[in-house]
Amino acid sequence: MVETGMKGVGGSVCPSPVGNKSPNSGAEKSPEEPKVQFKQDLKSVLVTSVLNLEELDVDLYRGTHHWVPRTQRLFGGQIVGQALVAAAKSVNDNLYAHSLHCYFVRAGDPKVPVLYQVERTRNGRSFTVRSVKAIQHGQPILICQASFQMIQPSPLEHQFTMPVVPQPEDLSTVEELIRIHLSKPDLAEKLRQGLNKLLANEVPIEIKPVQPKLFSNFFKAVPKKLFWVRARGYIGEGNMKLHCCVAAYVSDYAFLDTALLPSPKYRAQFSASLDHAMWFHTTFRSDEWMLYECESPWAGGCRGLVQGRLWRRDGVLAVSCSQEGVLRVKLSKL
Ligand SMILES: CC(C)(COP(=O)(O)OP(=O)(O)OC[C@H]1O[C@@H](n2cnc3c(N)ncnc32)[C@H](O)[C@@H]1OP(=O)(O)O)[C@@H](O)C(=O)NCCC(=O)NCCSC(=O)CCCC(=O)O
Repeated sequence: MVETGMKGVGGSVCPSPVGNKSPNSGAEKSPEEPKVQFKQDLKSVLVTSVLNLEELDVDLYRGTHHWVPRTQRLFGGQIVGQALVAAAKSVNDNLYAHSLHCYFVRAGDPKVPVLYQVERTRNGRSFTVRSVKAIQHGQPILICQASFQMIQPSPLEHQFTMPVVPQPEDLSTVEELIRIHLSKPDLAEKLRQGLNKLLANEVPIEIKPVQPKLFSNFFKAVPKKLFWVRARGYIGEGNMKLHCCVAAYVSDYAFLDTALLPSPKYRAQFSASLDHAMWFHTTFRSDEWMLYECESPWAGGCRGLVQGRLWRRDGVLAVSCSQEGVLRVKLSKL
């Protein structure tokens, strides 16, 4: 369960540059450590811009965009994160977000802002429920229910054990891995262009793959992947409401393609998340490395199911996530 004590919140791990067809890279590190692209002392853009909603009226907010995927439909994590910001603004300081359930019902249009309309569904004694509609062009693009609870200690406690993996300091970021590829003289031109486009992507999330088989979708793999993830920039301690909203943003990134891992001969022609659910178990910092353990127990009927766990570095299970997405695939040419 996550504190909401902030009234004014204001495949592969990396998407493939040319669909899902791409050559293998190893886990090798650059001989000379590349410089980190974003300064860590800068305030996270997620805080200063994306999740900083404008209040238009009581329970009505407007959100703007930062990073827009190549598909030119709004990033689902952004809409979920903003919806949670809007919901959390309408609950008391002693209440903590513990879960949310969303449906993405229409593609988000990056050309216009998104309105968030909050309905105060119920204020209970322990639990409080909010319903949020994200609207563009007069129609819902997302419907979200979020539930909040006051702190209620319980003797009933357990969690799975965090997988044992290398620490983030011993791994390379996606950008570093891409630069290693770009330094190869025999790299195909189309791939070089795709990699450069990926580098230009200003995603406000930093990722370090645990098994950096970047662009290696030739090989059938189990539908599981692990990567360290954190919001770019500094957010700081204490504002759990904000960390929760940032985690909502982060959790939708590089999640659904886990369902493509066992079928390397196909690449996604059309993919989009249909729904997204999250459960917040305890406090965490979204600007500190967390291990994202993703797996896909099932795919079929042009859909894939993915489940994820965000672990704190100290082995505490902080967040669980679940998502189903539409996956319309075609045979890869490579
Ligand atoms: C899910 C849908 C598309 C469902 O609507 P629908 O009218 O039932 O759509 P649909 O019939 O499934 O068509 C969708 C699309 O799939 C195409 N299609 C249909 N059949 C085939 C086929 N056999 N082969 C190839 N393509 C096919 C259709 O032409 C549609 O394309 P279009 O949307 O018109 O460009 C809709 O509700 C929607 O757009 N919802 C919003 C989904 C969304 O935007 N989610 C969040 C963004 S995805 C995300 O954030 C993940 C990011 C991952 C990351 O970057 O890591």
